Amino acid sequence: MILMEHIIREGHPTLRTRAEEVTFPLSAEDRKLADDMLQYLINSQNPEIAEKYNLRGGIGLAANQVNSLKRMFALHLEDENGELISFVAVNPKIVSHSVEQTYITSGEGCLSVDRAIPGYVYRYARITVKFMTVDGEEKKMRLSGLPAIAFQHELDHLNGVMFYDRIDEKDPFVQLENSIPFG
Ligand SMILES: Cc1nc(NNC(=O)[C@H](CC2CCCC2)CN(O)CO)c(F)c(N2CCN3CCOC[C@@H]3C2)n1
Ligand code: NI
Repeated sequence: MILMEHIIREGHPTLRTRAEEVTFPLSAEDRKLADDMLQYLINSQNPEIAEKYNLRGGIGLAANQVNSLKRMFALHLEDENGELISFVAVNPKIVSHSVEQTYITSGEGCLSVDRAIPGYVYRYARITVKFMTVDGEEKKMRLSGLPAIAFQHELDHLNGVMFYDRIDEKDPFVQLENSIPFG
């Protein structure tokens, strides 16, 4: 199982390296990595397991964070309608997006960042995404709200981008026009 000790922290070069496309069919190793990443999120959201293994809560986890340069990440969260969104996205892409942006009013954090960094992280409010499932099926879906934010946070990791790269240094809480707050 993935533990906090397996999650690399800022300063590790893999967090700043672009991950490579995954080839299909997935190797047994890649399939296990995908399953383990999703399981980490499920475990981290279970109070007993999270406490027992000292896991930081997560709704997303990218392969870079467990020192793997494969273009895949896991998401496990509820959307605004209480629907469970739980999947591993392989070779994910944003195919279109809204002009409008959004941001989490309390800012973002990251399992690979052991410090709080204040500021608004602006992201597209609505996105249409495409990705492959671990079974090799192509999925296309529209996301908004926290799922959209999380998808973009994870896709950034696959491109070596950290959330704080998107915080305005001069004015971390700058209010961009055409943006709607989340939370
Ligand atoms: C917003 C939030 N971020 C949590 N952590 N950070 C993460 O997931 C990082 C990724 C998120 C940061 C902003 C968008 C994506 C991890 N990142 O580094 C991966 O790249 C949470 F844990 C969390 N929730 C709310 C829902 N709750 C349900 C019950 O269980 C606890 C859970 C806690 N919401
Ligand atoms: Ni992160």
